[in-house]
Amino acid sequence: MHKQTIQTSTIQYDVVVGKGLLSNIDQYLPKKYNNILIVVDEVVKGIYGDTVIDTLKSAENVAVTSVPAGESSKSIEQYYRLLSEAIEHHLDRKSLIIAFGGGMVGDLAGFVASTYMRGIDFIQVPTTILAHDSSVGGKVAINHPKGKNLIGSFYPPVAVIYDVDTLQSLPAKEIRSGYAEVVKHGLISDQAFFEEVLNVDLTTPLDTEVTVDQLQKGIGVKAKIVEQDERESNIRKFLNFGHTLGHAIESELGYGKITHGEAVAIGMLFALKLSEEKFNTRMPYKALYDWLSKNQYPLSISWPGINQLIDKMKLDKKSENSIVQMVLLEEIGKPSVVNLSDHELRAHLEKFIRELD
Ligand SMILES: O=C(O)C(=O)C[C@@H](O)[C@H](O)[C@H](O)COP(=O)(O)O
Repeated sequence: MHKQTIQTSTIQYDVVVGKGLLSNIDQYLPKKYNNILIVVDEVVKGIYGDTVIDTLKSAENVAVTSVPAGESSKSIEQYYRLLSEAIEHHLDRKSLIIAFGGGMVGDLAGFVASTYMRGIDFIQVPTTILAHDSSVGGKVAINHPKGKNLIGSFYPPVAVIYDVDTLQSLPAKEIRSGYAEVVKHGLISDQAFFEEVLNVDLTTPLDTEVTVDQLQKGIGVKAKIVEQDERESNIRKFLNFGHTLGHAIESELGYGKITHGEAVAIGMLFALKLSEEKFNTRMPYKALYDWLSKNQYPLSISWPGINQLIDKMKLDKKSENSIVQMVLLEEIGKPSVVNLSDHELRAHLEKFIRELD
C-alpha cells in the first residue's frame, strides 16, 4: 500500500493506492461518520458493491444509490436526484458521501457533496485508470449541454482510496480512456515518463506493477501542481493539456459518444501540432499518433463543424474575454498557456483535421 499526502492551502488529505483496499475500506475513512451515502456506478455496484457495502454496513449507517454508467449521468437531473436521496436518507453536516466508481461518479457525487447543506465530507473511491487523475485535486462538476464541466466547484475529497484490483475488470475502451491522462501527465512533466508510457501495449493484458507505478507517477505530477495552485489561477491550467479541443469534441459529439480520454487524445495531438508551429520545435506527434493508432484509439471521427468546435472551445473555463487559451508545450515537461485568435484557431484546426483524416 502506498500513501501520498496532498497538502494544499486549504486542506490535507491522503491518497491511498493499493490492492485489496475495498474489503477493508472502513479502516481508511479518516474519521467516524454518523451516516454515509454511497453513490456508485451501476456497473461497479454489480462487481464490487457487496464488498464495500457489507464492510461499511457492519460499522456505519449506510445507504446506497447507483447511477447509470457513462458521461451522460453528469447531468442536472442526476445531480438533483442525488440531492433528493441525501435529504431522504437524512444526511447532515456530519455525514459522508462516498463516490465509488470512475471519473463520472467522482465528479457528480463530489459536486453533490460540495453543495448539499453548503458542503459535507466526501471520499473518492476510484475504480478506473482515468480516475487516478479525476479523483485527485478537487475538481467536481456536472455537464451542461453547451459545455463540459460548466457547473461545478473546487471541492477536495477528505480521502482518496484507490484499490487497484478494480482495474482488472476494466473494458478496453476504459483502459484507453484512462491511459490518455497518463500520457498527458508524461507530456507535461518529463520525457522519460512519457517514453515509458509509450512502451505500454494496451492491446495485451496490463502488467499491474507497471500500471500502478505509472498511476502513482501521474498522481505525483498532479499533486505537485494542485498543491501550488488549487484553484487554477496559474499552473493548474497545465493539467488541461489536450482538454480544450477534447472537451469541445466530447460535448459536440454528445456526451458518451466518445470517451473523455479518447477525445483528450485527439486534443493532445492537436496541441502537439500547434506547439511545433508556435515554438518552432519538434514534438513527438508521430510517436504519439503511432501509439494511439496501435492501441486502437478512434482518431478518425465524424468531425463536428469548425464553428461549433470553436464556440465550444470559447466556453472552456480557461478562456478570457472569449479568447481561447490552450496549453502547449515549449518542450516535453515545459507546458505553456497560449492565447489563440479565432482566425489562428480556425486555420490550425482545418489543417489538423485534414491531415488526421
Ligand atoms: O485537474 C485538473 O485541473 C484538470 O484539468 C484535469 C483534467 O484531466 C480533468 O479532466 C478535469 O476535470 C478537467 O477540468 P476542466 O476544468 O477543464 O473542466
